[in-house]
Order: sequence, then C-alpha cells, then structure tokens
Amino acid sequence: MLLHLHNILTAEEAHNIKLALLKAEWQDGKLTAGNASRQQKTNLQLDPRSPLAEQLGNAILQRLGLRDDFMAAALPAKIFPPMFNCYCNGGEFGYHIDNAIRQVPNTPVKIRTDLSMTLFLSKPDEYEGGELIIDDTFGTQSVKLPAGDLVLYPSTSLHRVTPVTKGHRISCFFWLQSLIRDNEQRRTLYQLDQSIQGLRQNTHENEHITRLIGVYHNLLRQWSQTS
Ligand SMILES: O=C(O)CCC(=O)C(=O)O
Ligand SMILES: [Fe+2]
Repeated sequence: MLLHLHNILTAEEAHNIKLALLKAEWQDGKLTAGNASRQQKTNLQLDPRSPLAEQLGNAILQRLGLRDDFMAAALPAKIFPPMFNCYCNGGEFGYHIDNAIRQVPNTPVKIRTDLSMTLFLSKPDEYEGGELIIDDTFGTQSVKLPAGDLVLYPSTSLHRVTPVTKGHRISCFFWLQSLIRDNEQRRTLYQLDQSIQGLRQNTHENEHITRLIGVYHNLLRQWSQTS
C-alpha cells in the first residue's frame, strides 16, 4: 500500500525548513549508502549527527505522532531518526531496495525497515525531474508531492529518484519498524480502522461498533510484534 499524507507540515513550515537546509553544510550521500547502492547514488545528505538534522528530525517526528492517519497506517514500533537529502545538478538515486536493517547511529538499536517515507520540502515547481518512482504489487507509481506532504510505502519496494536537472529537490526521508511486519496484515488493519472511523462519524455508538473495535484490537494483539 502506498499512502499520500497531506499537510504534515504547512507550506510555510516546509519553506522555512528548506531555507535553513539550503544554507546547511551537505555531505556526499554515498557515505550512508550500502555497498550495492553506492554507485547508484549521486545526491547530498545532511550529516545525521548535526544539531540541525536532530532538531528538524525531532520536530517532524513530533508532528507525525499527532497524526491519526499516519499512526493508523504505519503502526510504528521504532522510527529511525529522519535524514535530509538534496538532489541537484543531475543528481539521482537509481533503482534499489533499502537495506533491511539499520542501526541507529551511536546506539545499539537496530530497526527493521518495514516502511519508507519521503517528506517533500521543495515545491514541485522549484525543480525539474526528481520523481520518486516506486514499483510494487500496486504497479509503478511516480510520486512528486507538494511541499509538506509525505509518501509512505513498503520498504520491500524497488524504487528510484529520477535525475534533478534544474533547481534543488530537498526532502526528509526515513524508515520505521512497524508493530505489524506483514504489509497485507497492516493494510487490512488500516482498512478496518478507516471503516470503524467512518461508522463512528456517521452512526451513534452502538454494540456492533464496540464489537468491531474489539475485533480490530484482537487482530492487532494476534499479529503485532512489539520488539
Ligand atoms: O529521496 C527520496 O525520496 C528517497 C531516498 C531513498 O530512496 C533512499 O535514500 O534510500
Ligand atoms: Fe531508498
């Protein structure tokens, strides 16, 4: 399941973050690439240990935590600290699948990457190219979102970023380990949750809704892994 989440940041917030990032010191994106994807990657990244990356990353995570749609779709168990990248001057990232396990820098914490996310910080008309192309069971999708919007997709997907031939494509990208490892089980829970929310908005609370909420929790209990 690929999900487009609108307005994680307002356009103005995204713009201000982008301005701060444009002035930042960037490093070669190959530094954090796995062996196989190193040749495919010609972009820039912010040093994940820099105070700016930490401050912006925490603010973005705090915002995501307040979003019911994100929490219901992702069911996060552990989130990798957000990272920031910049593509310009023909920079791209060829087809790859993200590493399965990532260690949080300077900690013993390992995260299985179940879901990948990109939060777009540049406006689509500020750069040419830079589409995130995602291939999965749902077909091939080309994603280029308004500043402040986020795409969430299974980390099992083959994906690439097309060359940015004009302007700068600045974004925040990261991964998470979900309480639900299996993509189909997670999708089923999301659909059930959306239906329950729809019923609760359109109908008075009743015993059937209560039982349905119970079914949701019982499936979550059966399928979830908390570590
Ligand atoms: O920039 C993006 O949208 C995705 C980046 C990416 O695929 C990666 O760093 O693994
Ligand atoms: Fe990737």
